[in-house]
Amino acid sequence: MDHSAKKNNKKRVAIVGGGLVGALNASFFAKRGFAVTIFESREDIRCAKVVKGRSINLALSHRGRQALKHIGIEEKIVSMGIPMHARMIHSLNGKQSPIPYGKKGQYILSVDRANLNKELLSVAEAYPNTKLNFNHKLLDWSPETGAMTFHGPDGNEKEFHADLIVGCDGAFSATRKQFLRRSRFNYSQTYIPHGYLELTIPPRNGDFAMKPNFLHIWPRHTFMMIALPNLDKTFTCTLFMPFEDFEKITTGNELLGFFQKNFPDSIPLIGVDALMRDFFRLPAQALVWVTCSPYHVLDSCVLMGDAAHAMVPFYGQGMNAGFEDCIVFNEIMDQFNEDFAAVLPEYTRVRAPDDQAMAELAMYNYVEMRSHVNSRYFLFRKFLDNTLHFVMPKTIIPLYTMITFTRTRYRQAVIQWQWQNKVITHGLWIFGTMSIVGAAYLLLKYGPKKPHITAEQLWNRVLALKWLQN
Ligand SMILES: Cc1cc2nc3c(=O)[nH]c(=O)nc-3n(C[C@H](O)[C@H](O)[C@H](O)COP(=O)(O)OP(=O)(O)OC[C@H]3O[C@@H](n4cnc5c(N)ncnc54)[C@H](O)[C@@H]3O)c2cc1C
Ligand SMILES: Cc1cnn(-c2ccc(OCc3ccccc3)c(C(=O)O)c2)c1-c1ccc(Cl)c(F)c1
Repeated sequence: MDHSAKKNNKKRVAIVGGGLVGALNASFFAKRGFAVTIFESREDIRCAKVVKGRSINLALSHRGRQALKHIGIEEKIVSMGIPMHARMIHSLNGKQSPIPYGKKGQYILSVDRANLNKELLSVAEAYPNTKLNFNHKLLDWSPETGAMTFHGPDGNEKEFHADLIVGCDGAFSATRKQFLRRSRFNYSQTYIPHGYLELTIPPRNGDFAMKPNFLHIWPRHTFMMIALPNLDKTFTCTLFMPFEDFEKITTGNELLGFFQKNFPDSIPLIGVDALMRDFFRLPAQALVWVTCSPYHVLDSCVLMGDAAHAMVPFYGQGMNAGFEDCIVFNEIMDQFNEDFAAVLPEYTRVRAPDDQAMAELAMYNYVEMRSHVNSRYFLFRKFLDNTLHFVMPKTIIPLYTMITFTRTRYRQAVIQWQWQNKVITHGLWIFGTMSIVGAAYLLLKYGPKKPHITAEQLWNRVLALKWLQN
């Protein structure tokens, strides 16, 4: 039930950052009747031509969809996305191997980042109790008074007071700066050696150049490339590679040689000219892992989304986790009757371990894929996952399934996965041991018959051999 703030005299909530999580969060708070104000440093992307520097499309999965459902736009966003029912693993020899994600309804969606952000801003703006301010960059804020200082569109500083500040200003959050000045605030930031760069596969003869309803993956150990489909029948490829390897490729010939060696089938799809143009157009972007705790300061500020937990994108969960942050916070608001002094610490207590578990899992996946995942290993692992799940559907649930297609708490999913790995390992040991014992028994019982020989006859043969040797 939506309420206007004036009627029930609700508190003022300031949301710093009008990106994916901030824009969604604005609707969550507005739906509760708060007086919501968004402060976004960039211009209104609904008027901008191109949004620079961010991945062009993203994988939306169950957790994110549940958050969109809460504000009534799940179906609209799903209709704007392209379902990916399986992975398509591209081997070096050009063979493409599909591996389904699971049951019929289990698919992830490729959605356009900018369109999603625009939709979320418009939904938030439609509430009578929300106000959107663009070209407002947060400079600082005070935990004691809730006073915020912005760099405004006219170049002057602007003040704003809020009862609750929600920092959704991304991995390099300005809201978080104030947290760093406080005792017992834990923070870490890690840039990984890999960077990423986006390329485009144009349509061919007016249609998708590859099968569209797949997450296309080229796993090459150190180098990985993925391709997600777009509504305009293009694919956005994201190449992940160590910066030192990006830096080695300085000429068109070196670039072509690299792709011929590692991603030969993608060259005719991308096109040589487009590959040369796009690869050298922009520098590779950095990937950072940010983790912090607590997520709150007193009863006046809370961090959500990448501002709280920026994760490496090797599980496709960053946005989904940030969207789920909004659901969890909203549930706790119900539990504690919107008492910020109780809600904020409870949010940190409940949510931080889950977000940290997911960020660590994404990092683990990065390390695993970088170190030994090629197409053969990828296919083997997924075949094993799907087979064990088919044989023991209630006992063995693939980790990717728990993370992507359920709302199992991230930390619980990791614990369950670790337990499953133990069960599988022990099961393999037992199976192996029983196989050896069984084989020995069968060999003895049914193997080639040896003449029966007594111990005395055996000893006499040993003595005879000794005598012959001397
Ligand atoms: C290459 C790549 C691929 C990815 N793929 C996926 C995927 O497939 N699926 C998935 O779930 N996630 C994916 N992610 C992660 C996803 O992009 C992020 O988790 C998500 O964008 C986080 O949203 P956010 O709103 O928290 O932060 P952001 O999207 O960074 O938005 C922060 C907003 O705050 C604004 N801002 C910053 N500073 C200030 C300030 N001082 N004052 C006011 N406003 C400010 C910014 O302009 C921005 O609009 C990927 C990330 C990368 C890098
Ligand atoms: C954008 C997005 C959405 N989901 N995933 C994703 C991630 C991991 C996966 O498996 C882990 C694994 C595979 C093989 C062996 C161990 C673990 C799977 C899968 O199972 O299909 C899918 C990605 C993604 C993002 C970046 C890279 Cl580089 C990438 F390859 C995929």
